[in-house]
Order: sequence, then structure tokens, then C-alpha cells
Amino acid sequence: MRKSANSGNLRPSWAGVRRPELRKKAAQSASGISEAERELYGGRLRWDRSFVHHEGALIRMGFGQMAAALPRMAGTVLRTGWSVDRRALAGVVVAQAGQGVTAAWGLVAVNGILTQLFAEGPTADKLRDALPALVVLAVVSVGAALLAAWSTAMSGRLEPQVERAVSARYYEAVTRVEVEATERPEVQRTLEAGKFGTDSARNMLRLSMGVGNVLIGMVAAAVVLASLHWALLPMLLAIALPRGWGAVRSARREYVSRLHWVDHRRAIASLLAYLTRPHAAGEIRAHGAGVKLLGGYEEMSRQMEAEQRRLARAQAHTDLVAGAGSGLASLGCYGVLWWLLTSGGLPLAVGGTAVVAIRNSTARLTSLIQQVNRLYEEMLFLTDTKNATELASQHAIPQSGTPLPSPVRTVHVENVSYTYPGASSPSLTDVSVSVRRGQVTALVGANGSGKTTLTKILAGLLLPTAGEVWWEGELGESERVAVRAADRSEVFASVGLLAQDFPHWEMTAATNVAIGAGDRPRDMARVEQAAQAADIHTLIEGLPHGWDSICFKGYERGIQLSGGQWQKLGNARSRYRNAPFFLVDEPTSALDPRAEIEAFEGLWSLADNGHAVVLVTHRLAATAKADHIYVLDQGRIVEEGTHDQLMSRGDGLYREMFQAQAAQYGLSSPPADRLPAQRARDAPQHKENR
Ligand SMILES: Nc1ncnc2c1ncn2[C@@H]1O[C@H](COP(=O)(O)OP(=O)(O)OP(=O)(O)O)[C@@H](O)[C@H]1O
Repeated sequence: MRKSANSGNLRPSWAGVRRPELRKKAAQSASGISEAERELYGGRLRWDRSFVHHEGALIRMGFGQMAAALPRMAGTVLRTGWSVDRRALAGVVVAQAGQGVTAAWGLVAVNGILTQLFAEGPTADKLRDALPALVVLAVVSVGAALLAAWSTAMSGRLEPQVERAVSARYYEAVTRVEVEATERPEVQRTLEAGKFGTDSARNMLRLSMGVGNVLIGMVAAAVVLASLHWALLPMLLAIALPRGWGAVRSARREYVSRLHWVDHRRAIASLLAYLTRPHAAGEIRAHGAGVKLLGGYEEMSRQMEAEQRRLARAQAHTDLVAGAGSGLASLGCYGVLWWLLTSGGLPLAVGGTAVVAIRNSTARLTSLIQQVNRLYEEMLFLTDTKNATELASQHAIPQSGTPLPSPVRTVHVENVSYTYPGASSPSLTDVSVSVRRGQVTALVGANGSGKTTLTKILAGLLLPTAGEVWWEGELGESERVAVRAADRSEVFASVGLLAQDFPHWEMTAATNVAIGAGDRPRDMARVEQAAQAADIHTLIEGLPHGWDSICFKGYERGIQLSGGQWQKLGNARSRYRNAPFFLVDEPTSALDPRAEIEAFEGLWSLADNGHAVVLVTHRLAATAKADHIYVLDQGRIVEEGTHDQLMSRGDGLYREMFQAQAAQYGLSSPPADRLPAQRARDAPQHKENR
């Protein structure tokens, strides 16, 4: 009964998805904007700006340019192959060249056999005379089979290595790009486009080898043909050209389409991914979000299908034109052969060999066309990866710079403004703050006032649009380095970040802590210490697989952590990093009251131990004991001071926010048990942590 009730509930939604009007609507909107795009993404999902850029690249890549670019790109891939596994590459090249040579010998042997068979004399004698050529043909066939097997084995070894090398180069470059650059749409898209070409290197290698093999075979056939009669060679080229034209045209069309629809494809993939992600499971069922997503998927997929149909029609048309051109050329070729035979310019036996050579070459040509077609397409994608890798290097965080003072005592943000790329107004304007070791500095303010942006500036992740950030040593101004000139790896080594939306790595609990210092080997004793400080140790140790539990339910040792438990794990991660400057953005938003108090006390004890703690929080009860509080409003610092100083300002924003929170408890000030424990204000007899 229950089942039928459920299916009864679902039926109208599914029926909605499959409505004929929807189908019609989707088909109609194939070239325009679908309802789903409009509703879920607010408009058209096509890659316009980059599309123009790429189309420009394509226009430059005409037939001639392609002929020049192909060997160049194939050369790049071969060089990569050479750098990763010389023996395998040499093996593949030798095997492929060998197959070409065997093909030529095969043709020569066929010519020998035919010449003997068409000669004057008794059949038994002719067969006996043809025997050596027959033996050569048999040996050549066995040789070709052995070489093909060898080539397969070597390619199988080489291809994954080439793919890994190109992917590693690309991803390594991408992870070094300045955060600001990744915010620029044109950079973002070029980097995104680069993803599609990482497996193209592998495909290109295979295809280049295949093309090389066929080409050698064809050159061999051409040499044999030309030696039979010069007129046969241009005819062979005439057969090849129309098909080559068709292949390039189809490949370009396919590539342009793939680029143009890249955002659309990505959106479809994300719609489907949501349907199976555990965190969306509740809303998908209870809120009917699944119906909306499936409807969107169906409609947007139909647009893709319409595009596929368009491509198929266009390709069929191109194939027809190319086939007709090639057919006419073949006809001409056989016409010339006919004329040569009838006019006595060519003996009959040689004519037979010519027919075999032409048929062989045409079969090879078909394979060549298919492979060049794919090679060309792969080349375009690999070019994207190459461009993305180059662009990433241009925007890379500098690998060197002025060393920071040792130890750093204070970070001064001086008159800093920052505007995100593409934003119409600055997120920070003329902001000055100082963050000192041994102190808790609080950043407070309304949503969107610029707190997170300021922590990114402090962390050296964003460089100011105007103003400067100084990393200052014990001697003050005489010992300071501007972040722009600093060795950024030292800046990053000095900060520990706990972002609001810190990553939940779908890996073991131990990794989720130890990844806080991903550039160092894991130290389990310190992982446990950090977990103890963040109050998550007992929970993890009590799990059946302990620290090896995977923090994602889908795996065999998978577990599901609650929001607060995740936050504790995040706190443990930043603890494990143990950097002198801790930047924590809403570190307690998911914690229960007791855990929250403990977390804040932990931060205060970090300051007592000589760390600088920058605390971004809306929990003003916690900021009351901060050493210094900055209040942000619309990207500006509007107030600063201690809690008491700020509360004494009658019309102050801080006082207003604080009292609003206190009023929720029916108090004029927040409850005492929610305040972090009092600590000595002049504590800085701290330990050094650098
Ligand atoms: N990557 C970005 N690109 C463009 N604008 C951004 C970006 N990140 C933030 N902003 C804008 O900058 C402003 C400040 O954002 P920020 O995240 O720093 O605020 P916040 O004070 O941390 O807010 P909250 O309290 O809600 O976390 C906001 O107007 C926001 O829309």
C-alpha cells in the first residue's frame, strides 16, 4: 500500500518531466535558451567570450596552418613521451616504421607475383617462378603481425605516462595561480578549458603513431605506384584531398560545438551530481528539489541532443561532398589506368599491381582520414591545455622574493583597498589594521562588510589593489617586508587558515587533520594532540576504524560527521598547522554552547602562547575579551578599540550590534558563561612559534 502511495505521489512529478509540451518546448528552444536554463541559471549557458577567442584561434587554424600545427603538436607529445619513457617510445616508433616498410615490401612482392603470373609460358612454370615472391609476402605478413603486437605493448606502457606527465604539468601550474587571477572570468575559463585536453596527449600519441604507420604505408604505396607510372601518383593525391578537407571540417565543427556548449555540459553534470550527493538528499526528497533537477536535466539534455543532431546532419553533408569528390577522383584514376593499359603505356601485370596499390591506399586513406580527424580534434584540445598551462605560469605566484623577518611580530595592513575582478565596487576601502603576535584581534561587522576579504589579504592570498601589507619583525619599521615583494611561500608558511567554508576532504580523519600541513610528512602524535585540543579526539578514536575512517559515507570505512564535528575537525586542522598567525573565520558557527566556549578558550590560549589570532565572528560575546576589535561596515573600518572602548561610544555600531545580541537573551549584556575566560591583558611573555 505504502509503495503505491509513494509512486502515486511521484507520478505527477515524473509525468511533469515527460510532458509532451515540455519536449516540444525543449526542442523549440534548442538553439535558444531553455526554460530550465532560465529558471535554474538565470539565462543562457553558452560560452560566448571565450568562444569568440577560440573561434579566432580556429580561424587562424585553417587547412594550411593545421598541416603545419599538427606535426608541431605531435612533436610536443613525442618529446613528452621521450622524457617519460625513452625505451617505450623508441619501441613504438621502430615498430610503426617497421610496419610501413613491411607494407611496401608486401606491395613489391605482390607486383613480383603478378608479373610472374601474367608472363608468357606454362602455368606450372609461372607458379614456380612466383614462389620466392610468395615466400617474401608470407614473411612480410608475419613480420607485420609481430611488429603490430610489439607496438601495442609499447604504446600501452607509454600512453598513460604521457597523460600523467601532461596532466601533472597542467594541474601543478593551475594550483600555483594567484587567487585573484582565478577570479577573472577569462582566466577561469581558459584554465577550465585546459582540463579537456589532459587525456588528449595520450590520444594524440596513439593517433600520431597510427597516422605515422598509415603514412609510411601510403608513402611506400606511392613510391611503388610512381615507379609503375608517374601519372598514378597525382591521382592518388586527388583521391585523398577531398576526404582530408572533409575530416578537418568535421573536426573543427565538433570542437567549436564542444567549446560553445561547455558551460551547458558542466551544468548538466552538476545537476546529476546533486542527485546522488548525500548532503542534498534531504532537500531532494522533502522539498521536491529532485523533481526540479530532473526536469532541468531532461530539458537541457534535449538541447544537447538537438545540437548532436545538428552536428550529425552537418557531418553527413560534409561526408557526402567529400565522398563525391573522392569518388570522382577515383574514377579519374581508374580512367587514367584504363587509358594507359589500352594505349600500351602499361603492361597488364603492372596494371594489376596498380589496382592493388590503389585499393590498398584507398583503404589506408580512409583509416588515415579518420585518425587525422581525431588527431586534429585532440590537437585543438591539447592546445587548450598548453595555453592554460602557459597562462597559469604567467599568473603564477612568484616562487621567490624577500625573506620575511624572523620572527615576524606584527602584520600591518595600511590603507588597503581591494576590488574583486569584475566587481563594480571595492570590497575593502582604505582599510588599516594591525595584527600582533600574542593578541586576539577580532573582525566584526555585518554580512558582506569585508571581513573574509580582509583575512584573505592578511593571509597573502589576495594582494591589495591599493595600499600595502607589511610583515614586520621585532625592530619595527626598520625590519619589515611588503607582501608584494615578500617570498610568498614564507607568508603562507606563517599563516594557518580556517575558512568559513573550509574543505571537507573525502579522505581519512587523520588526513583531514594532517592536511593542515600538507607540505610536511604526517605526524600522528601531533594529529592526536591537535584533535585533543579541538575536542574531537575521543570521537575519532572511538570509531571502528579510528583515524583511518573515511569522512564520507560512500566508502567502505566511511563515516558521517555532523556539522559541529566537522567544524571541530577543521579546528584540529588549523591547530595542527601551528602557524604563528591564525586566521579563523566563524570557527564556532556549528558548535554547541559548551564546545563553543572551549573553542574560544582554545584560541585565547593560542594567543597566550605567542600566536596572533585573527577572529572573524558574529558571536560578539566572544569578541568582548579580544585585545583589539575592528568593526567593518561596507568595506571600511568604522570603529576600533577594546570592547570597553567600543561600548562606551553611545552611537557606535559595535555597541548597537552587541546590545541587539544581548537583548535576545533578555539581558543588557551577554551571559557571563558564554564569555571566554578572562586572561591577563599584558600576556605577551609568550613562546615563539616560528
Ligand atoms: N570572489 C568574489 N568576487 C566578487 N565579489 C566578492 C567575492 N567574494 C566576496 N565578494 C564581495 O565582497 C564583499 C565582502 O565580502 P566578504 O565575504 O569579505 O564579507 P564578510 O564580511 O566576510 O561577510 P559574511 O559575514 O557574510 O561572511 C561582499 O559584497 C561580497 O559580495
